[in-house]
Amino acid sequence: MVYRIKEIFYTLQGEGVRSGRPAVFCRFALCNLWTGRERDRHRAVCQFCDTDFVGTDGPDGGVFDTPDDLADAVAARWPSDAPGALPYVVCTGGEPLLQLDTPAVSALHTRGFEVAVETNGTCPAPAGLDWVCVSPKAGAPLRLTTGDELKLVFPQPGAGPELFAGLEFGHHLLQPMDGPHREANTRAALDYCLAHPRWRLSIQTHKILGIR
Ligand SMILES: C[S@@+](CC[C@H](N)C(=O)[O-])C[C@H]1O[C@@H](n2cnc3c(N)ncnc32)[C@H](O)[C@@H]1O
Ligand SMILES: Nc1nc2[nH]cc(C(=O)O)c2c(=O)[nH]1
Ligand code: SF4
Ligand SMILES: [Mg+2]
Repeated sequence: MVYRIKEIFYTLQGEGVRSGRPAVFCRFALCNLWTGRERDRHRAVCQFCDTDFVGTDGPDGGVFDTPDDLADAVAARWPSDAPGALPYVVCTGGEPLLQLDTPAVSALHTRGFEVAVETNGTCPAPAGLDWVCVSPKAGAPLRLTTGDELKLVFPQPGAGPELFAGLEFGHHLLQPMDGPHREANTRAALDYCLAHPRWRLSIQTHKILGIR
């Protein structure tokens, strides 16, 4: 398996219940719900994506020929002198589960990493993941119906929270849809959480902080 990676960078997890935790982000190129090209956005299954995942030209991106090559590139971004910290990698994209396989997860584990994924939930997950965040998309089949957190972008016509409230996840979160209506979406999401307290709010804190 060859791994096509847009970029690898070290930052704080900005979203979800692990928000604030230092992590290496490994952004996989390619998604099954959008080509990533602006001219295709209007006919994509997922039309609100806030991310450039096209190509392998970002910082520390590239085509990695083996699981060890990929894991070495991730490990190189973790601070070298970090006593007491468990190395943490968040595999995102694009859709990471199009490419992330058991050998890659094992190679990351061998280097001491706890391995998280951010996924749209349409693909099966390799064994051994330590944290699975599923973010369902309207119009896309949901195959991962359990996990650590379900982080629903809100609002999405055809993918209301009531469809997912009963699924077995450790946490249920609403994340306001960024874009031209971010403020109204944030108000609507927080009102929904107040009225339905099994949901909590996930704010994209990295955008407020001005970090990646
Ligand atoms: C860019 S996606 C990559 C991972 C995977 N393809 C997915 O959709 O979960 C990372 C996270 O950003 C969220 N996201 C994407 N566009 C967003 C937007 N406009 N507003 C809020 N969250 C967004 C996704 O739902 C997902 O939780
Ligand atoms: N800081 C930071 N946190 C994030 N959490 C999920 C992200 C993603 O794009 O998957 C993301 C991201 O791109 N940056
Ligand atoms: S599924 Fe994820 S990566 Fe793909 S277009 Fe939607 S938000 Fe972006
Ligand atoms: Mg992002």
